[in-house]
Formats: sequence, C-alpha cells, structure tokens
Amino acid sequence: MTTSNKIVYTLTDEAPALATFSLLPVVSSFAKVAGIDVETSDISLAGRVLSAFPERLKDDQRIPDGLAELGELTKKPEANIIKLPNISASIPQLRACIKELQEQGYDVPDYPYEPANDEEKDIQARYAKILGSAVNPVLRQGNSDRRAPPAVKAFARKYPHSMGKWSKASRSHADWMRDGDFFSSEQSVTIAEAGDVRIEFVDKNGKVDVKKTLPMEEGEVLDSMFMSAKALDEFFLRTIEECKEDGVMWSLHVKATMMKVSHPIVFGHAVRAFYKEVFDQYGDLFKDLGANPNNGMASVLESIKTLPHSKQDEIEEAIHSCYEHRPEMAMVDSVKGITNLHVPSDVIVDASMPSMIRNSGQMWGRDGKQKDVKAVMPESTYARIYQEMINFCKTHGAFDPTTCGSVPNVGLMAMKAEEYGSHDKTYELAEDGVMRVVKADGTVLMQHEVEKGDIWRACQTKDAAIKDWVKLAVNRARQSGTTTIFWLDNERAHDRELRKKVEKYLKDHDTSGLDIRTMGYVRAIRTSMERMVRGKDTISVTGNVLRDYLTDLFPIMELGTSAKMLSIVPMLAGGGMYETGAGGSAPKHVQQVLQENHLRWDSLGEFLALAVSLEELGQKNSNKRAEVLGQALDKATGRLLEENKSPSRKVGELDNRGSHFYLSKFWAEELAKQTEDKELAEKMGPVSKQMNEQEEQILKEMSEVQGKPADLGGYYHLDKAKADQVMRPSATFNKILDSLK
Ligand SMILES: NC(=O)C1=CN([C@@H]2O[C@H](COP(=O)(O)OP(=O)(O)OC[C@H]3O[C@@H](n4cnc5c(N)ncnc54)[C@H](OP(=O)(O)O)[C@@H]3O)[C@@H](O)[C@H]2O)C=CC1
Ligand SMILES: O=C(O)CCC(=O)C(=O)O
Ligand SMILES: [Mg+2]
Repeated sequence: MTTSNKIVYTLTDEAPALATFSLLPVVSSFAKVAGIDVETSDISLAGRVLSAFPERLKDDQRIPDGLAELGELTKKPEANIIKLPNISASIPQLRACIKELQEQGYDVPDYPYEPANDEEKDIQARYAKILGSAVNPVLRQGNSDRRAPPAVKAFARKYPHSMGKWSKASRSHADWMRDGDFFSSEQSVTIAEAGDVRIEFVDKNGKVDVKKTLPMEEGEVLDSMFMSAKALDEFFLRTIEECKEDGVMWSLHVKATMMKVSHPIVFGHAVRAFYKEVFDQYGDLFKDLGANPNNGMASVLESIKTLPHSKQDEIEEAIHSCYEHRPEMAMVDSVKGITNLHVPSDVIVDASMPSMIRNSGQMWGRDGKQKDVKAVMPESTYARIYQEMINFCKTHGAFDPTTCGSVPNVGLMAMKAEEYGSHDKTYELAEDGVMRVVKADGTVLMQHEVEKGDIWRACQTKDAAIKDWVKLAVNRARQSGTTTIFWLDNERAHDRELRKKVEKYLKDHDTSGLDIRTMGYVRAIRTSMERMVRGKDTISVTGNVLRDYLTDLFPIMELGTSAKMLSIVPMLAGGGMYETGAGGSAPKHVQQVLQENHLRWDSLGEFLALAVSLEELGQKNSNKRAEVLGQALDKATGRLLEENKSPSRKVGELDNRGSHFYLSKFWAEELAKQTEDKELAEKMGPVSKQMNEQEEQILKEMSEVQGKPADLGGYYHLDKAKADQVMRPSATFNKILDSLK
C-alpha cells in the first residue's frame, strides 16, 4: 500500500479562508511533531481564476491549478484532504473577483457575456469551468457521510441556540409548481449494456441536431426532464398575485450556485415576472445594454448607469411603480435595499429555508421587520419537504434543541451523481421541437415535446456510486444502530430505478437486526421529525440534492448551524476527504471583520475534520503518533465545547482567533497528559505549561485589536501579509507555536 504522511489543507474564500490564517499555523505546528506535513492547495475563486490564465500573467503572478492537482489526488488511496467550504460563484461574484484581480495588477480578462470571436469564446469556456459549484463535484469522489458527533449534540443540549417561536396562525408556507416542472416530466432508464447514447433535438421540420454524445456504463441510471417556461412564468405570476391579495411577503429560494445552469435561468424568469411591466417596456433596451436578468436586478441597475440621467430616472421610476402593485418582497439587506432578486447567489435554498423555519417561518421586509412569507420554490420535487416541516412546526411548535434527536445523512454524490453532473447536459431551448435520448442504434430511450424557452436537462448516476452509497448506509446503520430511511419517492421515475438497485444491493450486506426502511420524501421527513421530537435519531439516506438540503435543514434546527457537522467523504479510490461543516463561506462574517475586526466564524467543523483525518492517516500509515494526535484533538474539541470557548458573535468577546488559542491549549494539555506516547507527552508538557501561563497575555493581545476596522488588502484575493497580521495578532502565542517546529 502506498503510504504518505501528508495532509492537504485547502485554501478557500471568505470566512473560512480568514480562519485558516489563524488555524493553519496551529495545525502545521502540531502535525509536525508527528512527522506529518501539512501542504496547502489554493482552490479559492481568485486562485482558480489566476490559474486559468497563466499565459497572461507575469512569472511571479502565476499559480498552479490547485483544483486539477487535488482532482488527481482524489483518485489515489493515500489522499487525505481537509476541504473547507469555498465560494460557488454566480456571474456577479465572478465579475467582482476579476475586477479585484485586475485592480491588483493581474491581467485576467473580463468575463465576456456574449463572446464575439474565438478568443472570447475560449475565455468564456475557461470561466465556465470556474462558475458555480465547480470545486465540490471534482473533489467529491465518494459519497457523503454527514452527522453531528455526540460531543456536539451534547453541547447543543447544554447551550441551546435560540429558536423562533411558531404560531399556529402563521401564514408562512412553501409554494411550488403543480405541473410543468422537472418532477412532472422526469423519465428515467437503467442502461442495460455499455455504449454511447446521443442527446438530440429534433425541430419542427424533423431536422436532427445532436447536442451531445454520452458514453454510458452498464447499469448506469440516466434521467431526462424539462421545465416548461410557460408554466414557470404562470407559476411565478400566480404566486406574486396571491401574495398581493393575501398580504404575505414573497420570496424566492433556488440554488443558482450548485444547479449552476438551470437555476440561474429560473431566477431570471422570476426577475422578469416580478418586474414584468419594467421588462415589457425596457426588456429590449436591457438586452442591448448586456444586462441579463439571470444575474439579478443588480446587473440591470448597473447596466443602466451608462444611460443619460433622464433615462435612468425614467427606468428607476418604472421599477418603483412596479413595487406599488406588487406584494412586499423579502429582503437580503433592508438597510441597503437589497432584495431577494438582487443577486442569484444571495439567497441559497439549502441555508435560506432552514434559517426561515428557525426564525418562526419569517423573513425580513423592507422596513426591517420580520414577516410571514410565501417561500417560492419552483421544483416540486424538493419543495414539499419544507412544507411538511412548516406544517409540523405549526402543529408542534419549534424544535427544541435541548431534547430533539438527530437526522444524520448518507448522501449519494460520487461520480457527479444526479443533478451534480447535469450542467453540461442542460439546455435552454431556442425553438419548439422534441428533445430525445437515443441509443447508438437509433432506439429512442426517452423523449419530451418541448417549447422555446423550456429548460431540459439530463442526469447520470453511475452504478458504482449507487452500490457504494448503499454500502455506506448499511455501515452507518450498523455502526450507530440507528433507524435508517432511504428517501426514494415512488412518484419519481429516477427513484423507481434507484429503488430496484437499493433492493438488489442491500442483499450484498448483512442487514440482520438493522432497521432499514424506504419511504417517499414526505413520509420520510414526517417520520424523521416525529422521531426527532421524541429524542430519537434517524439516518436519512438520500440523493444528491436532498443531501445538500437536509444537511443544512436538520443541523440548523438541532445545532443552530451546519458548521458543527462532521462531514466525511470516504473516496471510492480509498482516500478520504474531510470537509469542514456542511455549510458555506459565511460572507456576512467577513463584513464584520472589515468593520470591527471580529471573526465570528466557528472552526468546529475544521477541528472535527482534522481529528478524523489524523486518526485515519495514523491507521493507514501505522503512524501511532498521528493517531494519538487525533484522539487528543477530539478530547480538546470536547473540552472546548464543554467550557464554551466557541467564538461569540459580539465584538470585544472571544472570537475565532481566541477559540483557536483555546483549542491549542487544550490540545497541548491532552497531549501532555496522555500516556500512550511518552516522548510526545514530554515534548508537549512545556508547551502546555507556557500556554497556560501566558493565557491572560495572549487573550489580551487578541482582544486589543478588536473594535476597529481591519485591512485585508482584498476580498477575493487577500493580501497575505495583511491577513496574517489581522488573524495572528498575538506575538506571544505565535512564539509558542513557532517553538514547536
Ligand atoms: N461546501 C462548500 O463548499 C459550500 C459552499 N457554499 C458557498 O458559501 C457561500 C455562502 O453560502 P450561504 O448559503 O450564505 O451559506 P453559509 O453557510 O455561508 O451562511 C449561512 C449562515 O450560516 C452561519 N454559518 C455558516 N457557517 C458558519 C460557521 N462556521 N460559524 C458560524 N456560523 C456559520 C452564518 O450565520 P450568521 O451570519 O447568523 O452568523 C451564516 O451567515 C456561497 O458562495 C455558497 O456557494 C455553501 C455551502 C457549502
Ligand atoms: O457545491 C456547492 O455549491 C455547495 C455545496 C453545498 O452546499 C453542500 O455540499 O452542502
Ligand atoms: Mg449545502
């Protein structure tokens, strides 16, 4: 077996990137004592942009393609990667990042909306690889195991987060398309023998346009589906009218980042529906100006800035008069006037729906007050689970974190399963006709009659991925002794194919004594919630989108945030990726640092991930010391939770940096205390002593810097020296860490 004493720690974006400036020196110093090298790999948005255009950069500006290198590493059994969350960029975010890099003197090209020549086409193609969820599908070469470890659950019981009360009279609800969406049109086949299939469009005159040829493996599940543009528009207009009549706020929840091709189009339809009169009148002008509603109203507002003032005033007037006969819209930032339709990456359904449910089912209105809301989620496939939870909260009240059970998840995502891999098989149709999937011999496997503007997509799920997912579910069920539910809906064509495979592959395992069930989504969530309020745990075994949605939904109820999850990806090739938390990069946290130098990011996810990574590395390489290090880290994390040394939200109090100090102090103490590795204990004794003795001084140095704005030298591309200075403010602490090397 190949062995390696190497951990790769990813450098990402926003709050987790800042936290890394403080935590990585701790991790590297401690790992060093076990002979482990901690290497870094830059997969930040800025890093990915820079590495895509080496020929335009000076020698000292070039950086390697971290994502490609890591992608290769995931295929090796020795892979041991700590993956922090990164930005899945919308076009407005990508453009902001490009602008910042250009201002810093990097000659990266502008994003071409409508490429006019081959050079621009090439630039757009390179940027397309960076947009949206571009990192996770490459690195996640395994299925997903996300859960709240017992110490974390105990912490939530002891220090419960706030939960908004639910009123039985709440008018909040989810709304979704009853017809014409992906759910109602989904078709699915299991490929009997390996071979190519073609995705084709047949126009009204019978002319066939081959969109793509896909090599299929035996046993692979292939789906196709479409969303009707007409039905989508009617749906949006209906929801808007209902909100106006009922006086309930309107809000849109999609995942324009992860479903990076289909959902921005859906978002654009919502923008055009809400501001219908404006688009009826000025739509052509916006087009000429290069504004695309798929990028949100912010892009429209920006583009009109080039017009004469009188015209700008006229358009702004039209936008304002639109609000008069529209319902109130949920706000992202009511102070700054940023609405739900401003930028497609501001409201991301996995995090936005749970935070609404945690918040009494309410969102913020224009006046900064909380209000009931219609949560508009076109895809009925997944929206129904939220309505079920809303109904449950209306009847039973909010979940109680001090008593409720847990819903961990085993998610299918390996080999770009399901919607994850659909981006290069998604089409917005230019004319009416038929979309079909045909075998090489011409047999039609699936077909849909489509109209101009409809969104058609195909998804692939490899047999090996499904097999591994079933195995992971059985392993988790066995290890935890927990009731396990496969969420597979008999109403869904894709799930019916999966059900057959699950039944088959379950037989490969010893399931005696295990409670493993299969249910449709609504019954599955209902059962899980009923068990949860009785303090019982239930493993959810789901497809990729539900994996994403549920691993924010339940953790946010149980723990207040998905940042406290343990998130492991056991790779198909034998390596491991340890993700930190199940959430994102918390842009709001960066704003706080910039304003008052306080980072409220909780690195608990990093601590949990690192402990497992060390233990696994130790076991694989017979590096006992690494195992000791991992076990001590787990204990240190437990103590950090017990003693409540997690970051506070308030300036002046303990923040991310202070909590990293406590982790180090406890970690050193645990290492000094353990008896398995005497030499290590002796080495860490004095370190632990110094940390204890200097605690007051270190905390003083860390809190002194707070309360003033911080300069990071950039947002997407930080100035390393400046960020280092901000995130490592205690010379005393830095000196102790340096002494370990
Ligand atoms: N694995 C990945 O790579 C993932 C990446 N993302 C990306 O992250 C970005 C932001 O996504 P968004 O939907 O806003 O979700 P986030 O999870 O970043 O933010 C939602 C809220 O959760 C809370 N939160 C999240 N993590 C932590 C933490 N470690 N400590 C304390 N609180 C935390 C914060 O609440 P509060 O502000 O109240 O403190 C935050 O505002 C997007 O670009 C998205 O694509 C999203 C999910 C996963
Ligand atoms: O890849 C992404 O865009 C986000 C992924 C995500 O939200 C998750 O895995 O929970
Ligand atoms: Mg998510």
